[in-house]
Amino acid sequence: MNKGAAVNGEAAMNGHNPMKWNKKLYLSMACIMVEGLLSGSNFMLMYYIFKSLWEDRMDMGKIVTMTGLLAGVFLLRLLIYGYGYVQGQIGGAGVSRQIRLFLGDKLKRIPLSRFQKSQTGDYINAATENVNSYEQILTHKAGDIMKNLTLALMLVGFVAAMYVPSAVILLAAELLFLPAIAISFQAVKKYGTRKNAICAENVSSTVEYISGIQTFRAYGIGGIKNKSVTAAMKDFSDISFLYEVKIIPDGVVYSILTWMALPLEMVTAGSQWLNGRLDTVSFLLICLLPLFLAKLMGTIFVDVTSYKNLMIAKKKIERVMEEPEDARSSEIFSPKVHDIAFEQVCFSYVPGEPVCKDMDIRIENEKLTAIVGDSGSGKSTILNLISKYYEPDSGDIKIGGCSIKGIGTEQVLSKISMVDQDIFLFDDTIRNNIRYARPEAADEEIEWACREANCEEFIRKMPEGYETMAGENGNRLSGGERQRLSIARAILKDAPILLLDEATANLDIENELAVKKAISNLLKKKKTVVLIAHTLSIVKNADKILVIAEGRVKEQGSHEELILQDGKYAAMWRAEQQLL
Ligand SMILES: Nc1ncnc2c1ncn2[C@@H]1O[C@H](COP(=O)(O)OP(=O)(O)OP(=O)(O)O)[C@@H](O)[C@H]1O
Repeated sequence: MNKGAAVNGEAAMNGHNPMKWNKKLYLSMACIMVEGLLSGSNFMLMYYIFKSLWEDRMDMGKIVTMTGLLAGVFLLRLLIYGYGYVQGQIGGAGVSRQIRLFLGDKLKRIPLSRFQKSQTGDYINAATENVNSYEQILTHKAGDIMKNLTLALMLVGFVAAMYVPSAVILLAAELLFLPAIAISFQAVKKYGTRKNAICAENVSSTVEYISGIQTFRAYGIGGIKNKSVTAAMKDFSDISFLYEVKIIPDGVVYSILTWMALPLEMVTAGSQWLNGRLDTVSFLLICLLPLFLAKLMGTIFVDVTSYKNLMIAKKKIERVMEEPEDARSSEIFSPKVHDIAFEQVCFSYVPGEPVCKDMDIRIENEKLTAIVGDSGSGKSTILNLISKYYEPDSGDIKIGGCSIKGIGTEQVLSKISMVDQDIFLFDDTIRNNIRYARPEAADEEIEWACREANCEEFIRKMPEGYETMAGENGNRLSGGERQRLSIARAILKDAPILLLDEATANLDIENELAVKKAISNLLKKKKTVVLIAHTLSIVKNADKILVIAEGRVKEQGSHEELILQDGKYAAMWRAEQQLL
């Protein structure tokens, strides 16, 4: 697929990185670290108290001072922690909000061709689960890790002030953290990345299952499809289990090794104490600290491992942010005429399976051009290319003589009204569903468009008329009613180009007539109309008919000219007449 018209998403960030930390987060981090240092100072106070007690130097004055100091430090820690916590939560929520807004805006610029099943799971995951995980890094993990690391180093310094070799043993136990975490990172990289990918697939399958549940059940394949969703969920629980199994042994071995600092300290510092070179209180504290430190390092190990895992979420978000985007030309697109030309257009959805092969098409300004051809010959693809839902692999498409390659999709779509088989209705009132076509339209204009589209009668029969809710994706409406609402939208939008995928084949006779009447009202306006016709009777009066076959225009001309040519169109016409 030609990515020429796409721009790199990173460039589109315009130097603004929504993942960037804000001041509140930095402030929270600073508070958490200060709180960590204050919690370390408790050990020094403890040392002083024990020493005074041991040497029988404790009096009432000292007791009051020490109690006051401990209470003061406790209160100060509480205040700093509380303030830092609140700042972190607000700062983290601010960054998540920025990311979510950015992703929301980004999704509308990603070319339609990127919304394949697997990709959709990634997008949903990025905007939900991954943003939550990233927020967790910001509000909890980063601060906790920094605080605990600072405390661990501070304790080593404290022990060094009592007896240096003991501090070296503690530091060695801490440094064992490096190989342990390197091993854990390997596992996270391998299994965490797989876990994330499987989670995205899981989301895709579940969304597909829920969206298609009516169809699956109608065709009796609800159970089969449900099995594939259950299988996807089992894959996810398997990989989650594997992830834990691969990381836990590493953490356990590391914990055991850090605990080994205790007997080493007892032997090393113990010999000094027995020789009288180390006082009793220092010896006791040196024996106590490895226990505390082992617990602390265990917590750091778990936190850093999960930090690394959460960083996978960050990468996933970045990947979505860097997705190629539709060209967003600032150039205003307002051609004077609206003829459409395909020049040597080649296109394929799947590499190696071309749908358009050097296609040349001329669609006259303000004329009705009909496209006919066998099912799967590429008729809808031509409309998709005109509306820039897809980009040609090569060749050019021009509207009013101007190539649409460098023009933003929204700019091109502003000149197009589309009525197709796949009508999307929002769970909103009927009136608002029509209003999406032109948000500033007055109520009277909406009602006029509905009359023109032959919708008035069925809307008035609804319990609340125009204010009736359409239901999720318009599921309260029949196929013919939905199609007429789509025609009302096109009439209201009043764009100079009208792309119409005529789909009356599946409607009952009453609805078919109503839709055909609505279409003929729509065609009265002077517009460049491209009409895909599934029945030839509707195209008889077209200014030009294009017969598509094998990725090319096989025949073209008016109905009479094509009948005279006695080719594919004439054969299709005869076949249709025999059915009547
Ligand atoms: N999103 C897609 N991904 C891959 N292949 C696709 C996609 N959309 C269409 N195709 C394939 O491209 C070919 C042309 O499809 P297209 O929908 O344009 O045909 P059509 O003439 O409009 O068919 P119909 O009359 O049945 O609606 C078909 O072989 C179809 O399977």
